[in-house]
Amino acid sequence: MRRVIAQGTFDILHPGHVHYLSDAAAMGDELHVIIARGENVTHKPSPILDDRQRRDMVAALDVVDEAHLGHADDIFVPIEEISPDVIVLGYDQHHDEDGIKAALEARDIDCEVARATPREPDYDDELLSSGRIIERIVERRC
Ligand SMILES: Cc1cc2nc3c(=O)[nH]c(=O)nc-3n(C[C@H](O)[C@H](O)[C@H](O)COP(=O)(O)O)c2cc1C
Ligand SMILES: Nc1ncnc2c1ncn2[C@@H]1O[C@H](COP(=O)(O)OP(=O)(O)OP(=O)(O)O)[C@@H](O)[C@H]1O
Repeated sequence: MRRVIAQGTFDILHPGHVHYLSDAAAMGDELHVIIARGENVTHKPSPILDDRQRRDMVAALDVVDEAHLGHADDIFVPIEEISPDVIVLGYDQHHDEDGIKAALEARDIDCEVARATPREPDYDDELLSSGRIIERIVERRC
């Protein structure tokens, strides 16, 4: 049984998220997804949706076995609990693969780190970004 971890904010789901999670699921047998706590999302505007709502929507996807709320202070706590064989980073996530590998080794966690592939829009107006969907809502409804 090869356990895989994917993670992210997942504020307002779109086909790019489904692609990332399907890619991650294909790298093993059981996909666990860690949902970033809103308070820890500091590299872009805070998510619109509550932590629990984002977790529940990700959990409802067929490719996902379990969705977990992330830890507030230490990202390695859920990883130790899940004990994955591979952590799959998103194609555009800023995390440094070597830095994560070193931190895993320092904690005696034996786990690979891989990267998912990107998905391009299938048609001109397909929105593959939660931020772009929110901008569209503001443009059209405000
Ligand atoms: C291996 C790994 C584990 C993570 N675990 C947590 C966590 O437990 N709690 C949390 O708030 N964020 C955690 N994060 C951070 C977020 O999931 C995410 O990487 C960050 O907010 C960027 O999200 P985005 O790709 O949706 O912009 C983790 C990140 C990585 C790479
Ligand atoms: N088009 C896409 N193709 C592949 N992966 C994607 C795509 N869009 C998002 N992802 C992945 O989904 C995960 C969660 O993404 P995130 O929640 O940051 O969504 P986002 O739509 O990119 O957000 P924002 O628009 O606010 O930057 C990340 O690992 C990201 O790489």
